[in-house]
Amino acid sequence: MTKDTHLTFRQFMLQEYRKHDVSKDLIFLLEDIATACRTISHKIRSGAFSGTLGATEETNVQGETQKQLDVIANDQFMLHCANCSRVAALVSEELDNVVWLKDEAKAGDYIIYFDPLDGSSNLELNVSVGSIFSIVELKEPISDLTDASVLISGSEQICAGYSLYGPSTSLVVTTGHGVNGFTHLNGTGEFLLTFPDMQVPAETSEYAINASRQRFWEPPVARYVQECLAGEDGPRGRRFNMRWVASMVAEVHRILTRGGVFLYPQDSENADMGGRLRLLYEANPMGFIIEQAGGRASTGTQRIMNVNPDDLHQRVPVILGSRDEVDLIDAYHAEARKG
Ligand SMILES: O=P(O)(O)OC[C@H]1O[C@](O)(COP(=O)(O)O)[C@@H](O)[C@@H]1O
Ligand SMILES: [Mg+2]
Ligand SMILES: [Mg+2]
Repeated sequence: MTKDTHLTFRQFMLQEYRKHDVSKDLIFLLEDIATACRTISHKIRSGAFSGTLGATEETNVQGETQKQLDVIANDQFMLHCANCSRVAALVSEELDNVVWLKDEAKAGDYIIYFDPLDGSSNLELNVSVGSIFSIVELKEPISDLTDASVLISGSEQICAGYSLYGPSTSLVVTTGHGVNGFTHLNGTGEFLLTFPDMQVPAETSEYAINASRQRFWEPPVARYVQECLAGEDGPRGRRFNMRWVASMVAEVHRILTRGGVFLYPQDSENADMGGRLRLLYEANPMGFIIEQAGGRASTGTQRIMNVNPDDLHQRVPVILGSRDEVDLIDAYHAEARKG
């Protein structure tokens, strides 16, 4: 296929509208999110000139120092998501509370959850970062517009996606009918369909974990990694490769491209917080994408998308990627529980 025959994001989404009855409002919203991502990509690429790669003097609700680009990316999501009249509320990693855009939320309205800039510790290093988003459609109206009313399980997502700001800018989206990847074409500014129907292979010989936390790992995770490290002579009977980018978006993109498993498990140090990654705007959308591509996403004890949220910025353990590896790690957790 030549460059000229790639479908544009809009052409592809209109096909989805015809094939799967994807709502036109959702398509318009996704086009606005694509605009936010295009703008964020540009602001990151010009960050060294504008002096915006570094930190602000602020911390976010998680107690993490905000980078200037965390704030800039958050502003872009807020600005562009507010265009769609069906969006009732916005939930961001960078904001303490829900931002309500309406006085009342009707059935059919959307709640958008986003991590405007993921992996922002990599910014000064010129290593890939990304944005993650998740969209839930309300089944019932909400009369009481509080933070608690957007604590909805990931199984209610109608759409999730991410943009990866790497050597090129990608936009990867699911509306529950498989996963499709688009690449930003410099010049026209279009996102073009370059990776249709992305699939996570069931088998892999590559894993990703922050190994500096080894001394905190729980037995099932320690066992899994030890068996991978043992190579041909160990119980797995083959060599495993390891990667750690420290940008979840880049790890998930690698897994969608060539398979693999990503672990940010609960360990003895993060157990009090429930894990490291955030449920509503990191784990749920990535879980939905990975499942739609044929992979699995688990906490080690349950499907991520079945976790009932009890806090806006709740953290969960995350194990996702190639089906057979996630199943094996789940089995090790089940064995450890039996004792
Ligand atoms: O510092 P660590 O342990 O390598 O953690 C890396 C993880 O933290 C994150 O960067 C968290 O995301 P934010 O940059 O949005 O806070 C993930 O993308 C990544 O998986
Ligand atoms: Mg993040
Ligand atoms: Mg972030």
